[in-house]
Amino acid sequence: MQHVLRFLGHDHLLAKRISGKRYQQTLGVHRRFLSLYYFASYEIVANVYFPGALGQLGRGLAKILRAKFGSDNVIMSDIVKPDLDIMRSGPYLYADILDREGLHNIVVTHRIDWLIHFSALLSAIGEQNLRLAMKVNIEGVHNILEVSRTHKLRVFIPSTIGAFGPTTPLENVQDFTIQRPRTIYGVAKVHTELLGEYYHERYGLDFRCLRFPGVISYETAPGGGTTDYAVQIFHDALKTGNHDCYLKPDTMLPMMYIDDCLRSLTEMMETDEANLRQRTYNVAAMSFTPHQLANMVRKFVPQLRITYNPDSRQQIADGWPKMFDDSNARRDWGWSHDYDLEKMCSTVIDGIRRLQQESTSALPIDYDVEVKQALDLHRSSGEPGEQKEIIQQAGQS
Ligand SMILES: NC(=O)C1=CN([C@@H]2O[C@H](COP(=O)(O)OP(=O)(O)OC[C@H]3O[C@@H](n4cnc5c(N)ncnc54)[C@H](O)[C@@H]3O)[C@@H](O)[C@H]2O)C=CC1
Ligand SMILES: CC(=O)[C@H](N)C(=O)O
Repeated sequence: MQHVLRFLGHDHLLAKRISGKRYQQTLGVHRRFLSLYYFASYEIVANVYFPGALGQLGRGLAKILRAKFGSDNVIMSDIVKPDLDIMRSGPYLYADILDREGLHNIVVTHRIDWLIHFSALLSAIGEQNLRLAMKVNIEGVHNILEVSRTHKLRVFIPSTIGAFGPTTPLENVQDFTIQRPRTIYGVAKVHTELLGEYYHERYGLDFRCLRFPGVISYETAPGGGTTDYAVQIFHDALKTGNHDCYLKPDTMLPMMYIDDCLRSLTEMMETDEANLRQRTYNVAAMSFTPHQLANMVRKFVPQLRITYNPDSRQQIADGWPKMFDDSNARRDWGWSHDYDLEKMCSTVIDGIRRLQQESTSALPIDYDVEVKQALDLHRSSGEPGEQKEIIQQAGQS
């Protein structure tokens, strides 16, 4: 049946679960009807590989993809030691994205269809580890694109609000505008967007990319970015009632709750290629300042006090968009966010309280201290051999 559908011009991934009986039923029908028929009747099934799976976004995505495709069809990998829950939840492999042969090996051995590439050094930690950030965020992406081209994968690599810079008109940032970032993280993301689009044009690679805002989660810690305060403030509010913010009170940035972020990813990955008028889209949900966030958190935790001590992350934030225009994503593949500021705050606070009651040790409560220590410790370093230590110190809970 897979061959029949492929012959008829349909994505072979869609064909994987069509039973013999349905094959008989569908053989006689017109091609157009057949397309409608199985789009309505079958779920996409793919073997997915995603490196960088143990960061802030990866664990949640693994849960979603494993629920969709089955645990064994989703291979998580990273360069850090996973906890037991991860080991028990499905396949996990050590894989350094700087090792291209190793990536080929995984893709071939596990018959991978989709590659979702999450490995990165984020904006703040990237500035402190320049050479390493260049390796991981640029050379690593070369490896991912080459492996994806060779094996004809559908590949997703996220971009970010950090792919813009101070010369971008920052108020209502469109998909196509000036991009002159001033961090190595941003430079590498622009490089990723352009190279992925080039591979698409030149080789037909099914490259897909979303520019995410700062992502807010409570079960996983951020890995050393400029937007991390918007996670830490919740833990501080509930633990000590004091948050010391490294950004000024009026620094507005686009943000998104993790469920929306991961849903935008899966929805874009499942979109029929014909609907994608471009390869890189902005996605947006809300924008707020630290002052506005603190006020909303106080609705749920009235005792929160906030002080402001801007550090080097302020300069990065000053060059980033205040608001994203994501109308193309909404038009082309129906993107729509679910969480606004109030819903996000109430969900995060309820979630942390629930975890506290379950007295889990998985809370990333003091991660910001760990990130700061990692930044200090590795300010003048950045050799690849030191990477695992840097990554582990910078937010793995
Ligand atoms: N978290 C956010 O707010 C946003 C994230 N993104 C993008 O989403 C992706 C995932 O982000 P997060 O999960 O937040 O990042 P993270 O920093 O939490 O996790 C990155 C992971 O990459 C792994 N890694 C680093 N070097 C590696 C190597 N050489 N080989 C294999 N793995 C390696 C790390 O161990 C870590 O688990 C990144 O590309 C990031 O740029 C984009 C916009 C916002
Ligand atoms: C917005 C991002 O890409 C990330 N959270 C960072 O702050 O570096």
